[in-house]
Amino acid sequence: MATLVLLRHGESVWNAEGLFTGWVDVDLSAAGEEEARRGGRLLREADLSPSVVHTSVLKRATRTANLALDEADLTWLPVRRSWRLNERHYGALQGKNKAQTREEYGEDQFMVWRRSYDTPPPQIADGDPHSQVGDRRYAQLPSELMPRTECLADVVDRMLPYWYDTIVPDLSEGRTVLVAAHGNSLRALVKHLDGVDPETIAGLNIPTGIPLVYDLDEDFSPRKPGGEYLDPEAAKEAIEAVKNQGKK
Ligand SMILES: O=C(O)[C@@H](CO)OP(=O)(O)O
Repeated sequence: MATLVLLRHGESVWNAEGLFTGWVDVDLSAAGEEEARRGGRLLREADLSPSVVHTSVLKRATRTANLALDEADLTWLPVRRSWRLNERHYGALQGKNKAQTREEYGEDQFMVWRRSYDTPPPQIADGDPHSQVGDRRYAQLPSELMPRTECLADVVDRMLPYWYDTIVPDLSEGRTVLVAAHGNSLRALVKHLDGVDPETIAGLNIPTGIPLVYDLDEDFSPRKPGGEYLDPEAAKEAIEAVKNQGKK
């Protein structure tokens, strides 16, 4: 039996401003830094002591992991990072205001782009100021793997090789593993773990900064579907807030 702890980064500056973010490397807001520290305190209070940490290559996740680990006195832990844990690439919506997009295109189109399983937003142009083409951190990524937009199904496809090849081996021997990532890359992982169907996953939202704990059986399947948030009351409220983004 192993324990998997999923931690969505704390509130980012663009979360606070209501902008689609995706692969844009936006920092945490002051409130997000505090959420990350609180996430670390919750881990400590629950006596959860990970052996290894995985993060995306975006600073809102790497900084959340650092702040949480500092609070839990675990800064010595080994950390691995991968673009495969990055947020969903939001295509041409990156940098756009959610409320304005909803107003301009209507609720249905807005929700298709935001939460449908297999319809990606329009692609971002390579010369767009919010494109990541040419960013040094993706220099090793073969150009055919570099996304210009992604739907959640695309995120599942690029995240799963990392799950199987890197996270699962770390979970063996009953270890505890912390994954600090993003709303949609964690939705992709939860979809896989809980076997959620494409329609149901549209209604699943993950709050910032609250650890979600899965006890896994010998097949790395959850013993309790959906796992458990370390602060279920706060999670409930924060999930509603994520769901309602874009509604002024
Ligand atoms: O903008 C984004 O990258 C994501 C997460 O903040 O937004 P949403 O929850 O709308 O998918």
